[in-house]
Amino acid sequence: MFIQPVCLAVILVAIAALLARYVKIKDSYSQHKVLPPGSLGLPLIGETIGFLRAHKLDKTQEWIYERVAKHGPVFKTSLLGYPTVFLIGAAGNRFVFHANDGAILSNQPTPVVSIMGKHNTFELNGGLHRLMRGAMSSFLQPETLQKYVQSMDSIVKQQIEFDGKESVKTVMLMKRLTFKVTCALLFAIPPGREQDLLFEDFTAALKGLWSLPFDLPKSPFRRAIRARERICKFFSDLIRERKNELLEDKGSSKGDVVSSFANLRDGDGGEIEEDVLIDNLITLVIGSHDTTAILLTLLIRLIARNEDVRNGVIEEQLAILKEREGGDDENLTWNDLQKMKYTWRIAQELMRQIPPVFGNFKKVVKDTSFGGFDIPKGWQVFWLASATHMDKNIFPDPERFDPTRFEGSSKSFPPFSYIPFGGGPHSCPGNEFARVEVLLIVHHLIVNYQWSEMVPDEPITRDPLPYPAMGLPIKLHPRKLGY
Ligand code: HEM
Repeated sequence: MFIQPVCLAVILVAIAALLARYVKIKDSYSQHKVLPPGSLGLPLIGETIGFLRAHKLDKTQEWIYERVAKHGPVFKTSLLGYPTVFLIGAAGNRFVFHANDGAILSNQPTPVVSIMGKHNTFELNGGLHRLMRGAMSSFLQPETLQKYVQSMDSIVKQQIEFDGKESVKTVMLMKRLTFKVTCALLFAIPPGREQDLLFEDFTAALKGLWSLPFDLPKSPFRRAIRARERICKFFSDLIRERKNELLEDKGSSKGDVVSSFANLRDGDGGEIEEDVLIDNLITLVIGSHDTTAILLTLLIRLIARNEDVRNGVIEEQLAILKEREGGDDENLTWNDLQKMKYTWRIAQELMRQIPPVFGNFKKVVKDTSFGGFDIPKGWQVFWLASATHMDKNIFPDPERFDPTRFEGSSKSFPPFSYIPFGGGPHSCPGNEFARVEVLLIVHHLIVNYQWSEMVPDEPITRDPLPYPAMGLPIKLHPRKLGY
């Protein structure tokens, strides 16, 4: 098959641009005295292929520790076209999250920026970041969440009825469920065809986030870009609708995130550009549903596999059912959730061993240094959750699954050593939302079903998030715990 001339031209232009950048970055090395040890690998490609292959096979930890053994905890490599420094350990995490002189900023790979938009929350800094994050956070903090619990509970109950199905694919189920919760609670988008189409578009967009950024026919990247176009149109219409409602003063509109964004003003009282609003709505959808769906999937796998965990969760949820007996509340309450301490400790220990977000790139925008090594402007740094999560000096016997580690507060660990929700100004604002959602879903699942894995020893693949490779099909056996 011949490559079409247009495609060839696109590839050649992309290679030329990468080469020019490589030469520029390479030139900058000579001005720096003490670069971190390590190999930059092949020109342009660096060590990208080996790193991505290891990631897909869930062997990134091994890939990294091979280099730590050779070079020490601060080493250089080259990934996705940029020299990249790995900083292993709590001090490295702190440095990346809190570079006080503004030397390190967020840096999403090209396809992520193309699909989530250049104003997505991760890419924003300073005043605009504070403004958009503040608007989101007001919906995600415990005071607000307490008001959501009952409606979130109703959505979850409806969604896990499964229409008599004997088996389900957990990954898809959890993605749909968390998407529906986000749509209903944060965006006031009711269930129906519009929500289903939006889910399909977000699924296509997510597939493109870590694809090669070549806009070629039928490529995941092109599909994702087309999906983004439809999502943008959808949100643009929704913002206009909410603005009109606000103008007509229809009871302060829906009181959802979109209305709040539509009403947002900058320091001078000016409206925020629509592009900025849309990119941040997209970040909120992607940030809220995929990560939580992974945590839920892995919890369901763990409960199926580990009898002690299963019994512990059942015991706790039974006790809650008993206490609720004869009460007036049809739905679970904020108070009930505070009693699910064991169930949340299981989730915390799971995120220690398999953090849904493994780590992330950040860009170096000013020459800086760490641990005696220079890190030049134009390079990337990578923060890594698992390096401290699996450090035996912080978590003794790290391979052992032991939820009692979280019996105190997770604040009892050294700062920046337990970081499933990141750290610093871009840390996750949705951690409490995730906790509430996870506890409600686990409660209703375990009260209404027993389940077992259909594929024994199904491996984890990272794409880049860690999912069971075949979507975790499970057999469902209905029951009514405690009734
Ligand atoms: C188990 C579930 C979740 C995990 C493990 C998780 C993890 C993370 C991590 C590690 C970051 C920081 C990324 C970085 O610095 O590169 C982050 C950021 C973010 N998360 Fe979450 N998240 C979860 C759930 C949620 C939920 C439920 C929401 C919203 C309802 C949410 C919204 C966001 C947003 C908007 C950001 C960007 C914050 C910023 O740039 O200021 N996340 N999340």
